[in-house]
Amino acid sequence: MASVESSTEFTSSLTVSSNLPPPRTRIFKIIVIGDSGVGKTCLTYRFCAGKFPEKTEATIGVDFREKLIDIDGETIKVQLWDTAGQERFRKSMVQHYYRNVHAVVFVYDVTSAASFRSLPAWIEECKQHALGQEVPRILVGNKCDLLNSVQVGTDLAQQFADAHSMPLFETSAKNPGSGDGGSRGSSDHVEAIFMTVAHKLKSQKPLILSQPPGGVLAGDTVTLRRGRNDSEEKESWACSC
Ligand SMILES: Nc1nc2c(ncn2[C@@H]2O[C@H](COP(=O)(O)OP(=O)(O)OP(=O)(O)O)[C@@H](O)[C@H]2O)c(=O)[nH]1
Repeated sequence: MASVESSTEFTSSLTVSSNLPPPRTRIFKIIVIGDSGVGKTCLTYRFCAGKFPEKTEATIGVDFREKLIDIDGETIKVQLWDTAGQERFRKSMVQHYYRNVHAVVFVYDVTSAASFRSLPAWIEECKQHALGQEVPRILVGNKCDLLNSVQVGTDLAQQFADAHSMPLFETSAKNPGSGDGGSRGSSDHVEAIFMTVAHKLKSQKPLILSQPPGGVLAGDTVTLRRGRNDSEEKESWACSC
């Protein structure tokens, strides 16, 4: 079980489901990594809350969002760990978020060649934490709505994705469906990207097999704050990472 430092603040966005999860919901942990400013927070927020956040600040440590989704008739819980891109905000949390990971989403900004050039370092960090090619991984180029500022073309990104055996998606957290999406027409929708990952996960062993109806597990209790743009209401939660 992870011991979470008291100073660490996890953020739980809305679980987008009006129904309570069934008592034995399988939970899958997906980490989202990439340089600071590529849009990791916006992408995870878009998926979990269904909208683009009005304002974001640099993530400190890790934010935590989750969503219940239905895959082939089974409700599973997807936990998105939105990690800090800035080194100084990552150090204390790195060990925690690389534990029990089911899938990795690498993000770069299509308008930033530097963020693309950083990808090998992020892949290497995963390797150092024993996350190799056996863990489903995808590559996401974000900010496709900024058509006139693109620095990383689809062909180059596709070559990189192929070389690392990852599917490539190009999207915009701000305006999904916008952009020219390179050779594929309009850009991918954020929802569809994460659902693709979820489908890959379905056949895997979950992080946690059971969850009491109330949603609280015997484990380390941490304090979660609702998403930046939601209420600041505090709530207790169990972290079983
Ligand atoms: N135009 C455009 N701007 C975006 C998009 N996604 C994110 N942004 C902007 O990019 C900036 C950084 O977004 P974040 O989601 O905070 O980036 P991050 O990767 O989480 O950054 P760290 O928390 O520092 O690691 C913000 O000003 C967002 O509004 C997008 O798809 N299009």
